[in-house]
Amino acid sequence: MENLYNHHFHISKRSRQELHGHNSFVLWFTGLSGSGKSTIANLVEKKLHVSGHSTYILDGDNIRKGINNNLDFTEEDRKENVRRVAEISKLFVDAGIIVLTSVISPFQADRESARKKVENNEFIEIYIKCPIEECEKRDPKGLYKKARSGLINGFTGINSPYEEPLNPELTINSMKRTPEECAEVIINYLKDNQYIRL
Ligand SMILES: Nc1ncnc2c1ncn2[C@@H]1O[C@H](COP(=O)(O)OS(=O)(=O)O)[C@@H](OP(=O)(O)O)[C@H]1O
Ligand SMILES: Nc1ncnc2c1ncn2[C@@H]1O[C@H](COP(=O)(O)OP(=O)(O)O)[C@@H](O)[C@H]1O
Repeated sequence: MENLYNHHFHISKRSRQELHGHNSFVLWFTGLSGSGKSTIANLVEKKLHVSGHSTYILDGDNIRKGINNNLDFTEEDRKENVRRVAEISKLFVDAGIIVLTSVISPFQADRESARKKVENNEFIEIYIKCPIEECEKRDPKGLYKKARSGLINGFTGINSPYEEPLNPELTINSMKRTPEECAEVIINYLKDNQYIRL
């Protein structure tokens, strides 16, 4: 960090937000594989997009094929994965864009660090809660089956930990609601807390 300077540019985050016509913030989805993070983030993004909001989804699977393609699923690599997703989120918020992250982000400390990278009201942690038995029943990518048969080492919830969020802004049980209803809970939260005007 020595010999590095902070450059200040003429166009601020506020002026970029004004150009987009809305606030920018992070919707941080966390939960087990198969809990519904991507499905729900996708629906929320659609609702925001059609109502004139600039959005972007950072999805674990996609990010791991690109910028994070040197990372595995060890604890250390998961931490680095989440750190980079948090740094990218911060850039998107600075660019005036609403970012939706869909990463398991299994460790409380890493989610807390992600939160601290942006301003107080710019981080909305959304825990998509779903019992592992249900995730395993859904198994949309067949990964639980592979993990049970020993083809994947250190699979979250089976032989790699998932720490439940301690104080998320929202906990949504995806077993008790349809994906559409889950997305609606999030949109209502954003409206009720003046993040968006619809
Ligand atoms: N070992 C292991 N454990 C968990 N998940 C695995 C694993 N190997 C591959 N996958 C697939 O990678 C997706 C999770 O990547 P993430 O970047 O979200 O994980 S993490 O936050 O770094 O823990 C995850 O996506 P989701 O199912 O959308 O959560 C899986 O498709
Ligand atoms: N209420 C719900 N919310 C989200 N997904 C649900 C819900 N009920 C059933 N599902 C199904 O569960 C699976 C969730 O997969 P996905 O969204 O990829 O989860 P994740 O991104 O957390 O791994 C999908 O097949 C989806 O259709």
